[in-house]
Amino acid sequence: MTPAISKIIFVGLAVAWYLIRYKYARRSRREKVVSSARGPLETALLLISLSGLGLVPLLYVATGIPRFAAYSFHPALAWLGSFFAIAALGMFYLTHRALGRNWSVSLDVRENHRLVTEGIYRRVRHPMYSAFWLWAVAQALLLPNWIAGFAGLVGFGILFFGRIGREERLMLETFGDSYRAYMARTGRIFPSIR
Ligand SMILES: C[S@@+](CC[C@H](N)C(=O)[O-])C[C@H]1O[C@@H](n2cnc3c(N)ncnc32)[C@H](O)[C@@H]1O
Repeated sequence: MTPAISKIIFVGLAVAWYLIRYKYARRSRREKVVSSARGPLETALLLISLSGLGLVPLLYVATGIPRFAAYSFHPALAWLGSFFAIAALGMFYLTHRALGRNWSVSLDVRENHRLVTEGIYRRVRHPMYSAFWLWAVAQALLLPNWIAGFAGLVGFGILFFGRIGREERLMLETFGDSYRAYMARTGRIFPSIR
């Protein structure tokens, strides 16, 4: 493993990540939204997350900027990062497949929205966010730069903590006791950690 291979792995898997999302984003445009918790806060959170997980690391891969934040490359960390990134991508795919037409990039409830509680959603109620956390850790391990590497954890962390309470409230308003019972038997992003 070399720094160049580590960057190629990061970009290749990021493209795969984008392609998975693109397919479901196109499909979801056809599904009517009946209620939503979108607003300026959601837009700001999405932009912050996109910067940390996308723009900052891609600028680094393309140009080496910010150079002052570089540190020495460790092949073992990059191997671990590749493993985490592949696991994150697999989880990301499974969550999109399970949510199907119920998926949306933000906080929307669709017409005939179904509460998904099986498959990868059986023991964890936010496995897509688990995949994002895993991906953000992979980014930190693959890119030897304090800013570009850790921007994903910071950017996604801000989105996660700024959104999760509102998303669960929206689900409770929509599904009531079914979601309450689902919350009682699942962990947020890790089984058995509520
Ligand atoms: C970006 S997706 C993230 C889904 C989930 N938080 C996760 O991490 O796997 C957000 C949308 O998914 C929907 N959603 C969240 N949990 C759901 C579930 N268990 N079943 C169906 N839709 C869900 C919400 O309506 C929200 O608009």
